[in-house]
Amino acid sequence: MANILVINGPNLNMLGKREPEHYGRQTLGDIIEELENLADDYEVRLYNFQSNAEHEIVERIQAALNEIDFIIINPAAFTHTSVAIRDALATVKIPFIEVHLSNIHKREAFRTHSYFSDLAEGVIAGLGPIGYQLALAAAVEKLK
Ligand SMILES: O=C(O)[C@]1(O)C[C@H](CCCOc2ccccc2)[C@@H](O)[C@H](O)C1
Repeated sequence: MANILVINGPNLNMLGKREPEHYGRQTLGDIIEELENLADDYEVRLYNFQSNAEHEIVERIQAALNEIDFIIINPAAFTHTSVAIRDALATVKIPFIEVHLSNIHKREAFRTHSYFSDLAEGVIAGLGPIGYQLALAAAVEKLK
């Protein structure tokens, strides 16, 4: 059975509480619950990790080596800053899809650059929570 890890970066634990205009009204728990139900349907194991700390995300990615088959990651603000998380993903060589709730290319200029997109299997941005579900469907397809 395939193991898929979902990683969410800083402040995404605040989803549903602030900035609904950018990120909608679903909480991160709501999003993960929907993914877990989908994972059961796809017969894959889903692991969920959220942290506001860069080093914790780096260490979770390192720990995924030899355990995880695919990563779905919303790096949040680290999208635009973190060479450390980029390097961790490049080192473990686990395929991943980058997800953003908002369309980062329709927002402030600093959000248009990602340290991850060129390494990703694909990028989904601007579709809200369904972006995670689409990423899970794509991951399952790629693992067949
Ligand atoms: O659109 C996305 O998913 C982002 O990754 C979200 C990040 C922000 C996550 C913070 O989310 C919050 C949610 C509710 C309240 C405050 C922040 C942002 O820095 C990226 O540019 C795009």
